[in-house]
Amino acid sequence: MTASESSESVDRPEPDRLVAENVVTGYGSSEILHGVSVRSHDGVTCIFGPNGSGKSTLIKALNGIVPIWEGSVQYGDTDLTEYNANQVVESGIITLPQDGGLFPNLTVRENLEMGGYTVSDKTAVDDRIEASLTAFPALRDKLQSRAKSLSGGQQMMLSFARAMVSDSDVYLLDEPSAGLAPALVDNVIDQVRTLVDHGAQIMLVEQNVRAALRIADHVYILAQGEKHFDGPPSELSEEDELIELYLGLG
Ligand SMILES: Nc1ncnc2c1ncn2[C@@H]1O[C@H](COP(=O)(O)OP(=O)(O)OP(=O)(O)O)[C@@H](O)[C@H]1O
Repeated sequence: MTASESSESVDRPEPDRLVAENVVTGYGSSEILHGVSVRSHDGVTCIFGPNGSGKSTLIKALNGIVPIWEGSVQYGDTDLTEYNANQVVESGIITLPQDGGLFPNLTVRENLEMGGYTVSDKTAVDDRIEASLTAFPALRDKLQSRAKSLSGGQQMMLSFARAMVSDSDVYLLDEPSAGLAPALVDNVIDQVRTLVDHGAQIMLVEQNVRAALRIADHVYILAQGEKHFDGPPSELSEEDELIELYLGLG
């Protein structure tokens, strides 16, 4: 066997995908998603759409916060359809809370350690903390500082670094840049990119469509609880009507 044949035969396995098929869900008697199918792609999968179109509800269906009425959610070989939020986390799907979800009175290091709480191997957690500090080096000098003493931008960085400690393959982000100053929006986008560079698949709900499109590998557009676009950003740029109607970029 030649060297090139052998390198072809040891291709890395396909990463597991988070796959939602025909998901119907809502709140009480009000149906919000009417059969939505999405999946995590390599890199960043953006979910766009107008206010109230069901983007957050979709994230909540994927992470087990709202029950799925019909349809299914699968992660690799694991059927998550009936899973609650804890079980989804344990199966390796991490949601970054919009407010960062930090423990303000714990130190930066302790917050990072919390990222590995589902991992019993302490050495593995230490290795991951080290890797997250390499990815977000500004945190290294702050390890003993309390999270609440960090600037807004540093706190956001810490929540991304902590997510990285969990070493998950799929991260769900619901408007991570909401309420941030424009300069920090770019930071968030850079930090999403950092997670991707470490092999993660990201599903990102983002109102800052222009900023998110810079890192999008796949785009879904939701409107009134239904999927109106499913494709790469290059195809989206040809959809003038969708862009004007739903994304305000016209
Ligand atoms: N906890 C809830 N109880 C009842 N209805 C809800 C609840 N959360 C959201 N809704 C309704 O579900 C619909 C979709 O809301 P959702 O937050 O999923 O949309 P969105 O696309 O994320 O909107 P936005 O961009 O404004 O965050 C809206 O009509 C909203 O009022």
